[in-house]
Amino acid sequence: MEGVDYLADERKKTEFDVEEMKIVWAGSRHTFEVSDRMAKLVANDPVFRKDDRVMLARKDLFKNTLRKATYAWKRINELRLSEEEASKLRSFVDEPAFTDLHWGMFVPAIKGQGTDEQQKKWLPLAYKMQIIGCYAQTELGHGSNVQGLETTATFDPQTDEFVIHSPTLTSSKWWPGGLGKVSTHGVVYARLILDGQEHGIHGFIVQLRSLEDHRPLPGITVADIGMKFGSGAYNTMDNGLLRFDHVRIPRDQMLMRVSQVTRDGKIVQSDVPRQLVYGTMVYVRQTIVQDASIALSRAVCIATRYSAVRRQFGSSNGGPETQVIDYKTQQSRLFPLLASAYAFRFVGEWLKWLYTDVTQRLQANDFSTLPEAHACTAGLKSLTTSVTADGIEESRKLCGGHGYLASSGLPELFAVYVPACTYEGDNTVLMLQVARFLMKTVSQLGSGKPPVGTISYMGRIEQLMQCRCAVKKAGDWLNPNAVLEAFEARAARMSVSCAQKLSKFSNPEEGFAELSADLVEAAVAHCQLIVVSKFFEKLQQDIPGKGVKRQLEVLCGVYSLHLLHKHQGDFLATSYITPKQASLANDQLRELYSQVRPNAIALVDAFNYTDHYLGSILGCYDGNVYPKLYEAAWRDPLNDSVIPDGYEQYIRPLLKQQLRVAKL
Ligand SMILES: CCCCCCCCCCCCCCCCCCCCC/C=C/C(=O)SCCNC(=O)CCNC(=O)[C@H](O)C(C)(C)COP(=O)(O)OP(=O)(O)OC[C@H]1O[C@@H](n2cnc3c(N)ncnc32)[C@H](O)[C@@H]1OP(=O)(O)O
Ligand SMILES: Cc1cc2nc3c(=O)[nH]c(=O)nc-3n(C[C@H](O)[C@H](O)[C@H](O)COP(=O)(O)OP(=O)(O)OC[C@H]3O[C@@H](n4cnc5c(N)ncnc54)[C@H](O)[C@@H]3O)c2cc1C
Repeated sequence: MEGVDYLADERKKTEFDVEEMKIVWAGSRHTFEVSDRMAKLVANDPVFRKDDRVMLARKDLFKNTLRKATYAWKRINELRLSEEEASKLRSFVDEPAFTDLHWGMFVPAIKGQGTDEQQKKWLPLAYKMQIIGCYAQTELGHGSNVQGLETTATFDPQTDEFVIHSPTLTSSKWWPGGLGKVSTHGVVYARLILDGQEHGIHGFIVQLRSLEDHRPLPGITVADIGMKFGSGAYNTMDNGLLRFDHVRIPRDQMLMRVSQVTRDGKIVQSDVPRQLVYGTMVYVRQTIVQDASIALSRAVCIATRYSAVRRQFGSSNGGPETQVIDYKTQQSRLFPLLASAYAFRFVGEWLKWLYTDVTQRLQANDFSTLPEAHACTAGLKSLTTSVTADGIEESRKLCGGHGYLASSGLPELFAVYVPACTYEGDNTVLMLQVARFLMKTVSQLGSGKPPVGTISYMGRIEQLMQCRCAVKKAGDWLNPNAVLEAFEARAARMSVSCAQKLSKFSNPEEGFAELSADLVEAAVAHCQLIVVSKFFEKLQQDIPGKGVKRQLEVLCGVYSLHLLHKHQGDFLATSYITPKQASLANDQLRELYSQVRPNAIALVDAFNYTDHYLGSILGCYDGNVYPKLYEAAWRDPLNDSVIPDGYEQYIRPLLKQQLRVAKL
């Protein structure tokens, strides 16, 4: 039955202009056009096939990734793709590769922390991929605690060189992507030692492998760290280990935008704050927030389409059973994830703007917004990746048994995605950074320095500590001001409560450690407020297209009210709402689910994902799930023969033995 759209009836129910929603989702008509073109380019090229990935052994998998990455690079050059087009192409290839770290961390580290001269020397080589780089920060013994790294870079004034050394086993670099088998160079983070004195952690460009024969250079030990979680998944990446035995590099290979080491071994600090050594992480965390909406929307697209296809129970007079998407329980698990995907898309868009703004300011030596940019990128990275990882797993469960099949696409998506909760900063560690920022803000209230940006609500602290929710009926929860005030009051009260408890400790660091679980909850409340408020800000923009804005209003309501329902303990405990008002919020939420229901399929169609990109039989556009599952089963290598390998050796003797036992 080729060409039949099994979801056509669902698509007929749509109450808004899907083509216009595609533009909103993409960010602009231009971005939509680029994205659509690159998605089709990848989907129509057999080299980018990925349905066999989970079956491949590690060596074949890795070689396959090398082949795809090299071919992608060839196509990028042949077609003279812009950076934007190349980056979209890479995301539709949908396979973690060494190129991610080269373009996503090595190049940005040199751009952000290198002097003009260093950029001039290294960037052209990196842009042409004549050198391939990685970001070698984490060690076997230390990841979160960057100041605890043990690798040393000792200046030798005799030769004008740094000596890079791994003094202990735990100082071995461990995890850097692209390092294990591919990178020729790395930005290596190490403790700077000048004349026996330590001067903190700095980045150094170190050549690791020969550009002639790819062998490790003298003094360097390098290898892959081994198989990771899941089949296929992140095993396409060569995360590596690296040890240095007194490796010498020229002095001008220390990245010197933040601090310089002079010929006579003295350190000179520039005006740039030392935190800029962490700048690459701020950049990548911001991209991770944008990627969260992509990963979550993929999972939700699969679960939504399948929930409309799948029927269980409720048949009367031999008629069709109920579509599982019509069960309120299914809706209450699925629609908040759909709304979260849209919410993360818009907060990601805003965060990109914030990052661009802070970068421009840094170039003009204005460092004032750096702490807020750090708090926002750290907090939103933590929040969005945690929700997305959990959301992918929930989507798998929403698809019942078939969600557990590799061909649903969900197991691999989860396995690839879940390390995002750990890399670029463990999510708890990052929330604690947000909590520090919040406690600092509260302690400075009344100092005459009004809080700005995402923290400006703290400037109305007296009002937010006293106000009470005015909601009287369920529909009042549709008022953006009511919702915003609720989230502001909750976040402000949780922060103030933590600050009050902290003030009782004579040693603030001890207090911070003791209260850290409460502090993380306050930080989560602050980050959820940012997402909710950026969704409302998006709705204030001019949004064309029949019914598009209306749908987004419904999704914004679902996003904020499901959070209010889920965290009602916070809202009640801080005495902003009453139990009755919490119950009214839940009534309104149920009503909103009914409004999402007819538009659910169209809302996931608006992501504009090709079947190739989704990589899921359950999520295919035409909804023709069962014949495809049946065909896919027959393609499994186990079904190559009727009698399995091993029958003669194991099954037959076993059966024979059973027969003998039976005869006795
Ligand atoms: C296949 C085809 C390919 C074809 C090619 C096509 C090419 C196209 C382009 C492709 C592009 C691809 C893009 C891909 C994207 C990249 C993918 C990423 C994959 C992921 C890889 C993972 C990498 C990593 O994980 S790297 C390692 C990350 N490590 C961490 O995150 C460590 C976490 N720890 C920390 O950040 C810190 O140590 C911290 C903050 C926890 C504590 O530090 P501290 O010094 O001890 O800090 P503290 O005393 O608390 O703070 C001091 C002070 O500094 C402030 N601070 C801290 N951090 C920052 C910061 N980052 N920025 C600014 N300020 C910061 C902090 O607030 C304190 O301030 P004050 O309170 O004012 O003193
Ligand atoms: C797939 C993947 C790719 C990676 N790629 C790279 C790369 O390219 N380059 C690179 O340099 N690194 C890379 N990493 C390393 C990554 O950045 C670190 O693993 C990450 O920063 C977490 O650090 P950790 O492993 O030391 O965790 P730990 O800090 O050891 O965390 C263990 C536990 O301790 C808790 N914990 C730690 N500190 C605190 C605290 N202060 N308070 C409360 N709880 C705490 C954490 O919440 C966690 O539960 C990668 C990691 C993965 C998984």
